[in-house]
Formats: sequence, C-alpha cells, structure tokens
Amino acid sequence: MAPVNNNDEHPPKFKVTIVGSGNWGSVASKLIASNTLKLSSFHDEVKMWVFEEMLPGGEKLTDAINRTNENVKYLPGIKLGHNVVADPDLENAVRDANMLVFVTPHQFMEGICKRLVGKIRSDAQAISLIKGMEVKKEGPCMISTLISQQLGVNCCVLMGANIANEIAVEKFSEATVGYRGNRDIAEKWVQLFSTPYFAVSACQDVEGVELCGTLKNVVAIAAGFVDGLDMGNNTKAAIMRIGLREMKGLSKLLFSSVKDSTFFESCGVADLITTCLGGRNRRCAEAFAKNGGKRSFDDLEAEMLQGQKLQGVSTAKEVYEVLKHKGWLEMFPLFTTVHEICTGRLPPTAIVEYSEHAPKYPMTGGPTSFP
Ligand SMILES: NC(=O)C1=CN([C@@H]2O[C@H](COP(=O)(O)OP(=O)(O)OC[C@H]3O[C@@H](n4cnc5c(N)ncnc54)[C@H](O)[C@@H]3O)[C@@H](O)[C@H]2O)C=CC1
Ligand SMILES: O=C(CO)COP(=O)(O)O
Repeated sequence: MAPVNNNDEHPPKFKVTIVGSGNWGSVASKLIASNTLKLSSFHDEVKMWVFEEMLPGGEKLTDAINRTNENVKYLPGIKLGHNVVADPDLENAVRDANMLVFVTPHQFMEGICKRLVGKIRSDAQAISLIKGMEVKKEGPCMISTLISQQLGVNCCVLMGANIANEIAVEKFSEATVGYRGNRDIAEKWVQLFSTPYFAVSACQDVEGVELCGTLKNVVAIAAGFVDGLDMGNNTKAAIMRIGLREMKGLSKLLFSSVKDSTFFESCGVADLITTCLGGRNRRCAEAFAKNGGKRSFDDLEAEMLQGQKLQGVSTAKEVYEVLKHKGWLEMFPLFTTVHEICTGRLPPTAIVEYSEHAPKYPMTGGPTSFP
C-alpha cells in the first residue's frame, strides 16, 4: 500500500475516508480523526461519506455536521474532530483515499459497492466494521468478501465489544482487527484506530472475527426475548452459552480455517456479552417479547432507534437461509428458533422450548458433532 503523494509532499501520506456516518460510523470517525492529527504518516483530514437526509428544521445532515462538528442525528453531543469533513457525494468522498473504512448497516453495502466499482484508487486498502452478511445462491458472503470481490481490494475487519455510545464518551473498550496475509496492513489499521481508551489487537482470522461480530447479533435477539419475558439471569446466561456454541459451530462449518482462540478475543465472547446486555438488538427484542410478538420489528426499530438500524433480525433470516440450504437447521436450534420467532411462526416463549426443527437436539444439548 503506497501512501498518497499530494503536491510532492515528502514522505507521502495515507488518506482516510469513512464510508458511513451512523452511530458507530460517527464514533469511528472521532477515533480516526484524533489519530490522523497525531500520526505524521496520515493526512490530517478525514472524509466521511454521509447518506444525505433532511433534518426536521430543513437543514441537510451533511451541512449540520460540517457546521457543528457533530452528527446531530446519529451521535448528538459528541464533537467528531475539526478535521472530519462530511461529504454527501460518495464518489468524491472516496476518490483520493487509499484507506477506506466501511461502516454502514450491512443491507446497504451491496448497492454501495456497485456504485464504487471503478471509482476507488487501485492501491486502496479497506476495512469493514460492518456486522452482517449477504446470502447468495452459492452460499453466505461475508461483507468483507463482498467488498474485496466487487472492488478488487484487500479488506480487513474490525469487530469487538464496541457499543458506540460508550466509546463516544471515551469509556475503555477493546477491539479485534481480523486480517489475512500481510500483517503490516493490519498493523496500520491498529495504529489508525487505537487510543488510550480503545485497545485494538490484530488476529489472523478474518472469517472468524467477522462471523463472531455477525452471529452474536442473532444471540442478542434471543437474549432480548429472555429479558422481555422476565426470565432472569440464569436463563440469559444459558442463552449466551448456547449461542456462543452455535456461533463457533457454524463459523467452523463454514470456514475450517476459523480458530478457537478467536472466540476469546474482544470480537468473540466480549462482544456477545456486551450486546446481550446493552445493545440495540437486545433492546428491540425485549420490546418485541413484551408485546407478545404483536408489534413487528420494523415498527419497533423505527420507533425506538430513530433511524438507526437493527442487524440481528435480518441476520437471523440470512443465517436461517444458509442453514436450510445446507440441511443444518436441526444442528442450530437457537439460530433457527430466533428466526421463527421474529417471523411470527413461533411465540417469544419458544426461545427456551424445544425447537420444532430440533427434535433430537433440545436447546440445552445440541449436537456433539461440531468441530
Ligand atoms: N452502533 C453500534 O454500537 C455498533 C455498530 N456496529 C455495526 O456497524 C454497522 C453500522 O452501524 P451504525 O453506524 O451504528 O449505523 P446506524 O445503525 O446508526 O444506521 C444509520 C445509518 O444508516 C444510514 N442509511 C440509512 N439508509 C441508508 C441507505 N439507503 N443507504 C446507505 N445508508 C443508509 C444512515 O444514513 C445512517 O448513517 C452495522 O453493521 C453495526 O452492526 C458495530 C459496532 C457497534
Ligand atoms: O455491535 C455492537 C456492539 O459491539 C452493537 O450492537 P447493537 O447493534 O445490538 O447495538
């Protein structure tokens, strides 16, 4: 990866663009912008692509961000750094960058990648902070793979126990950069994100790291059901244990390269715990169960998250499609049941009952054949 040489500057510097400006995207821009000011190998300015929208007072979100230095809709009250420049023009935002940070809700990435084909620098490196996957005819496609394949770039991932609002106010947390191949590139990403309150380490297991971040959102939906049904801490701990077991089982069935040790990194058990305790997926699923499944997740998301997006419900559907296609539904009763509750085929109480798809494997047991 060659740094960008603007106006013959010596030595040339790396230039960063963040594609996405939601709750986590805005916090990522704050972390990165504080580092580009400190590290001489980066350009100070950090561009942040904004999916433009009109605020209630009639001002464009991009203008409000550039005027106040705050993302007034998705991260109000937090200064992003004067070197963050919001840009609603996707092509313009990425044009000069050779370090691209992707952080949008996962359902928008296919469209964004299509728009970016042929528009990015040939020497660009990418990282995805996105928790989710696409399902294609051929099987599951992780978002980092989508980015790599569509844009022809190497793509690392950054996942972890990272509730954005907590990091925004500089409470300590950890994160994991997943990479394949060249460790130098992973180290560059670690350098770009690390702060005294955000401890990042690198792990050579891109699939394992990304699947942890993706699948824990399904478990968080189950944890929310347990909270909504007032079932207590033991039940929630059981759901988290069974969920972690299914996360590991499915990850290793999909990619034999996935390492056991990855599940003990921040991206694994720590992200599972924080999301099951304090995440948006948990919160909306709690409301869903309290309402006996009578209000849809779409309604609850719109009302409770005010434009922020849930990833767990669509991921549960995507996981279900993969399991069905592979003939693995019975092996993953928790994942299967979450999807069936979300779609109204089962009531929320089914989360601790035997799944109709798992007659041989009750929730508390499960197959012994996971790798
Ligand atoms: N918020 C959090 O605490 C964390 C989120 N993540 C992950 O980061 C990713 C992004 O999450 P957030 O930044 O929190 O987003 P968010 O949940 O705040 O979503 C809102 C964003 O989606 C954008 N958007 C809405 N419609 C769009 C469209 N049609 N095309 C493109 N963008 C559109 C909005 O402009 C806004 O930037 C997700 O995969 C999430 O799981 C990961 C760690 C922590
Ligand atoms: O991924 C997250 C924390 O690491 C955020 O989870 P939620 O989307 O459930 O808030």
